[in-house]
Amino acid sequence: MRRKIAAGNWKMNGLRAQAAVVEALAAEHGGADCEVVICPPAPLIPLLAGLGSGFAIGGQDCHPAASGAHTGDLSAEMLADAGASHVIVGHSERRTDHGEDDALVRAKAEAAWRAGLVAIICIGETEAERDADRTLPVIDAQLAGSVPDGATGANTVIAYEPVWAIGTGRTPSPDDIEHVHRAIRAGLAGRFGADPSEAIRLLYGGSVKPGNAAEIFALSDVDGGLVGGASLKAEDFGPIIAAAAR
Ligand SMILES: O=C[C@H](O)COP(=O)(O)O
Repeated sequence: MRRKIAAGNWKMNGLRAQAAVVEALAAEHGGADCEVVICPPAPLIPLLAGLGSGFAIGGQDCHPAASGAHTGDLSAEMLADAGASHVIVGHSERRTDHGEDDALVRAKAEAAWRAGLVAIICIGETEAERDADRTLPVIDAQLAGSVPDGATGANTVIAYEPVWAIGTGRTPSPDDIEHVHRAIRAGLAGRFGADPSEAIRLLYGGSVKPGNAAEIFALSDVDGGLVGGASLKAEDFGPIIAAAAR
């Protein structure tokens, strides 16, 4: 039985005062029967990790190298040292804004493992790819290219985020989400074996809200969500945590 995850990706939002959201969530949902992962902007990691909320804290990106002349970048080791246990890699905003390709995402996931972090590896098709009926081939190629050999349920979470659903208020139909998640699971099983692949949690991301989280999280092969905008407010993310804990 895979434990569900409610993961919040704050993206480039939040100053120190945003810690009050985590305190409010911990007060109401601290004992929820699911994993909660909060991925704030990196400067907030030590503050949030020090709250004693019981929630895991994650970074939003890392460099493949442990250290070196890479101005502005952060290594996985630095994130771990700051108090993170997880890191998102390959988010579509990184792939688009910073030209990250599958090979780089794979190297970042390996860096996360090297530092003892869980890699939350993001994949997902664009609207044009969906319209061209290429969702599954695109997903297969991203899985093959971005997920390193050695992925296990302990070191890897896969987040399926259709690019066209991120921040738009649009989501695929439940059938479509289930269809893609089944295909991801089958792809992982083909590569890593049935039992190991069963242990890898698959999150859905893209306009998850309090009103749709329970329905989405109940779908087969959906093990929770990677939530952007709705993770910024306790009144929105609280019900999403509750949906993951059902
Ligand atoms: O990482 C989170 C996703 O990009 C989803 O963002 P969203 O919930 O604002 O659509």
